[in-house]
Amino acid sequence: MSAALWCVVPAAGRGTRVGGSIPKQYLPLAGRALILHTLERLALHPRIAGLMVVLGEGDGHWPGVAELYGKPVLTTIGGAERCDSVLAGVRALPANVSDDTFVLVHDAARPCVREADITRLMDVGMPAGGGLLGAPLRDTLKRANSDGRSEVTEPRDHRWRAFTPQMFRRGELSAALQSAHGAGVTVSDEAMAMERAGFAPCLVEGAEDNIKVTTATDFALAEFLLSRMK
Ligand SMILES: Nc1ccn([C@@H]2O[C@H](COP(=O)(O)OP(=O)(O)OP(=O)(O)O)[C@@H](O)[C@H]2O)c(=O)n1
Ligand SMILES: C[C@](O)(CO)[C@H](O)COP(=O)(O)O
Repeated sequence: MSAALWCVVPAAGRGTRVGGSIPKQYLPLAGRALILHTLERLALHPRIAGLMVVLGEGDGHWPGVAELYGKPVLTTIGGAERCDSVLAGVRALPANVSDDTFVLVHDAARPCVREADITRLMDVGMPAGGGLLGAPLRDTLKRANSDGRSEVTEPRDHRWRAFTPQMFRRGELSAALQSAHGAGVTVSDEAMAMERAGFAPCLVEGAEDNIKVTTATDFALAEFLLSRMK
């Protein structure tokens, strides 16, 4: 079995699209905070060494977890954008995580990720130099005009939805994120930074139930999905 990987978990968002009184990652899901479901799924993976959770400045909701299932859980402070938080997390990883070592990045807001998908990302993505979980678009794609009416049907072929985890070598990811930051480019995921740096991340198809809890209605769906995964 290959060496275990650290996972950076961006959890410094405000969850504005949920509209809750506290950041969505701390809102209850099936009886406990959303983030704890995500951290548990990651810590239970046999090839994940530890978690680096990236918190919001002054985040008083973090329950102070220091270890999960024998895996260390470290924390650092994130930034204004998700990419700033990811860069902070990658930089804060333990010194023994070399620049050539692959690291994972997985949203705290994605509690339904499957162990088998993480394993497949590792097995397929490492030989390819890095990659991400995703799924090909399966619906017709429309571009809306300012009136909310369908203006154009966009091409769907070769279009994928990007999920997390995304997995890259620590040094290459850090440099790509720093380069984008320096150029004033806000990348929406790690793969965008890597593409910008000239890499071609491997797309690894994963289950579409690896949803990102984004709006209030997503909580019920996530709860249903988790109940089916027990
Ligand atoms: N500055 C930020 C913004 C987001 N995130 C994290 O990135 C993940 C995906 O981001 P998203 O779903 O957009 O979360 P929020 O930014 O909190 O949501 P919103 O845009 O509705 O405020 C989440 O786990 C979120 O906590 C982060 O660590 N730092
Ligand atoms: C990284 C991501 O999960 C890929 O789909 C997504 O972009 C993060 O959510 P955000 O709303 O873009 O911050």
